[in-house]
Amino acid sequence: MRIRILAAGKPALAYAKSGVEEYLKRLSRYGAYELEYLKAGDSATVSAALLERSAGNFRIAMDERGEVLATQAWADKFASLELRGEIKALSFLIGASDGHTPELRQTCDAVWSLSRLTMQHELALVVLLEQLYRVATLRRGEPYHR
Ligand SMILES: C[S@@+](CC[C@H](N)C(=O)[O-])C[C@H]1O[C@@H](n2cnc3c(N)ncnc32)[C@H](O)[C@@H]1O
Repeated sequence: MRIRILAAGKPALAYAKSGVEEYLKRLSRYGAYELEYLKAGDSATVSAALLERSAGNFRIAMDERGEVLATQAWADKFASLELRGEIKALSFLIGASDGHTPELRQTCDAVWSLSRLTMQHELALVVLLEQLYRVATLRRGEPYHR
């Protein structure tokens, strides 16, 4: 199962650029993780572009209003999605400064939160990548996740 991360706007902040680079490098040992950037813009334009680019995928909107899951629960959800053989790709959708539209949240298959805090979108991208890495190591029984 491919894992796609679709994010509005390339990171401009130095810490986010290096965090993204670091976790993508680590994730490359664990399968097909693809990070794609879309042009940043207003909420309606970005949400429409995110939905268009992720058509046919199992879509997970990343949003502070979503379901807050423990890392083990992420790993369990990944395992059960993989068992449903028809899902070829998961797409995690990160919005721009104004966030997702209500329509995007309703259209997605799931809405997950990284915490109840509202994060700047570049920080949310780094936290998402770190969690994907953590889940990958957990599923392999490696000691990164303790
Ligand atoms: C600055 S936030 C947008 C805040 C905006 N006020 C809203 O209503 O969503 C930009 C993006 O970062 C991501 N994000 C920020 N905090 C998050 C959190 N706690 N959990 C998951 N994603 C988050 C979401 O994808 C969000 O669309």
